[in-house]
Amino acid sequence: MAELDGETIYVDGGAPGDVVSLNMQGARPRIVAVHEPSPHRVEPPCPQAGQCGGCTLQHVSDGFVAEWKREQVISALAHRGIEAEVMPTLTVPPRSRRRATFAARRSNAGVVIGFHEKASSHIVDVSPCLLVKPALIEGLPALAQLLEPGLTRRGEARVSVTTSTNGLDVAVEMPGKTLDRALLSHLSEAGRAAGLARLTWNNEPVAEWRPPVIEFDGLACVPPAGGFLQAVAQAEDALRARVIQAVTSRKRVRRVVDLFSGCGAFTLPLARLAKVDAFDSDAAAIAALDKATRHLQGLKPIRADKRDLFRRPVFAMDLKDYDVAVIDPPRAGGLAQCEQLAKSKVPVVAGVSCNPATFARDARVLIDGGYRLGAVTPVDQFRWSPHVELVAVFERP
Ligand SMILES: C[S@@+](CC[C@H](N)C(=O)[O-])C[C@H]1O[C@@H](n2cnc3c(N)ncnc32)[C@H](O)[C@@H]1O
Repeated sequence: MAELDGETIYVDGGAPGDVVSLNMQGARPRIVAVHEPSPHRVEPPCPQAGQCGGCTLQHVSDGFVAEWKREQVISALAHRGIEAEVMPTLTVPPRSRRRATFAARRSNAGVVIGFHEKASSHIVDVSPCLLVKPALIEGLPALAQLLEPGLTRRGEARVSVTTSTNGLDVAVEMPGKTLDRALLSHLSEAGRAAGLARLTWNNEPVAEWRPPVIEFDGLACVPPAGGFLQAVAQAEDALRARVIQAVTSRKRVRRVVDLFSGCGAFTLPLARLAKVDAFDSDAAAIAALDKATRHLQGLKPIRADKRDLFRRPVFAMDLKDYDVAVIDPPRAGGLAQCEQLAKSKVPVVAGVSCNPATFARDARVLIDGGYRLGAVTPVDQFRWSPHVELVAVFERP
């Protein structure tokens, strides 16, 4: 953010209080010299920070980013006329991201795999990387070899890699390259040699050598290849702890509804405490949750249903038997579902969000429907990026 002739403008790599020279040619202003640095400026901890597009906020202190993210939440709420207690931001540690999507391309020098350079399609090598778990980076050389016969010089592959308890779970999307017999045979051999847990190519299974298990608070689940998973286990733990607390702080909770459940990061642990009905539009996530449920012991009954909650929210009259609702929609928010919750009598709604703007919009609907918003906790799951997640609990007085 910078001030130009009394106007505030946003500049990549700037920090409040910087005195800079800008190049105003091109689509976006660019800093060409920092004359007086902002007090929030720090030396970027990663040597690739100026080049790699994986992080955009390494040039400012962790404390500044945490407070800036908290202010994003406060201002999104204020925009909807909501005043709430917003707690300090919980920031995940470096090297904690368990899932990352890399770009891969064939070049004259072999396969390059990494993150895109800032504002460019050029791919930069990401080792060392302070963002993701070391196992992800350590696996890249073997992945580069494995990918080579499937890559073309023109196209670029998106390679989503997740660390599971049984090794890396890899989903490759390479437009224009189908999984023919020769490629399948190469990938099967190379994937086994690399010790992968699972490999898919353009959503087609290559092989599952070992189930790529993820534990949700100790409860095992095999998420669908490339399906939604909270990017950092510590962030998921923080979000889930608040959701669980919303249940345990009540005297008696018999039934919980988990709206936008994914494959059960909240559903499974909640089922230690109450019967849970889970809804999500992703058939593969619902199938994975269903399968996990059948293998786990000692949980209360779980019902998992595929349902598009934008078009067909769970109606207020069908919410009458629930003591707690959990809602964790995608970035677009869960407006249609919140309109039904606002008309319902569900005593407690635990809301998780990856977008403060749509959270605030939906919170307004719940508050107008009679809910009181408690403290909101921002969670910095995407360290060194502008994204912010949050969790909060609404109660009927
Ligand atoms: C932020 S994720 C949360 C998943 C889960 N609570 C977790 O923490 O792993 C949002 C979920 O919403 C689901 N989703 C997206 N659009 C949907 C829709 N229209 N109806 C129902 N679910 C939807 C996605 O499949 C995804 O699982």
